[in-house]
Amino acid sequence: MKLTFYKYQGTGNDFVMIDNRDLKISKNDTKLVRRLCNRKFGIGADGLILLENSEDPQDDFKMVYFNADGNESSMCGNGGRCLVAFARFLGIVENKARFTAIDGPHDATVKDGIVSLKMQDVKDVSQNKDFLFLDTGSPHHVIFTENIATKDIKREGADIRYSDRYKDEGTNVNFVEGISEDSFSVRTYERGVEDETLSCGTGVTAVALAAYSSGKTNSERVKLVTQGGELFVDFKKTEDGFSDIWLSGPAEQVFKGEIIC
Ligand SMILES: N[C@@H](CCC[C@H](N)C(=O)O)C(=O)O
Repeated sequence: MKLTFYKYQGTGNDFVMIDNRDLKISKNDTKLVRRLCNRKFGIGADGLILLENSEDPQDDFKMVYFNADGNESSMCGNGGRCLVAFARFLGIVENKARFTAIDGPHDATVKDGIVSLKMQDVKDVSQNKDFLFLDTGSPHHVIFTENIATKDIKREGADIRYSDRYKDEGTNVNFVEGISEDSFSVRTYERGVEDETLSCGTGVTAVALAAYSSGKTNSERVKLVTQGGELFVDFKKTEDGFSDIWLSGPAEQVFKGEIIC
């Protein structure tokens, strides 16, 4: 079978996108997803996203996300932003969208090439001596440190991801360095890619909330500088956590193709 696909990237976090409204791709085909994401034997991407019809009549579409290892995973922030750009390209939405992902419903807007995605509220931020841990749709271990430019993110990230603390479920790991009062540089090791990616949307969201929780910023708008570009996270601190969390940045179509599978 010949499969039409699109390739998108959001600050260098890259995804294969498939319009699966006709359900031609099975969610259980781990081998196929892994091959399509493989950079030598397939198209190459950090993850693959199926755009499907949603069961919820309030939605414009549904997001089904897989990591490059072929497994369906938790929420992908950059992937969600790219999917909104894809839905706009397909003519499903214009400048506003609502869709359901594995962690629930999301609103999104598009303006001047910037896709903003509303994330789920976050209640629990666990603060430990050397790190913070929180779930922004996906689990994130956040370490504020120095000299992140010279770190071996793959090795240091894998040590934490496979440590006894996270056991089989694993975690994503973010290494963060302050730039100014309201901006931070971030490098992320991603679970399911098992390597550093150029950017992680749920990761920078976690970093912004972790920075606020630990008093490293007083701003409810934080700029995050990733290896692949800049993202912004806006939020409101509430009595019991964070709400109105918006992740914003560019999301672009890179190419369209056909692959035999
Ligand atoms: N790149 C993503 C995160 C994708 C999920 C992650 N790899 C996991 O399995 O937890 C993002 O932009 O949020």
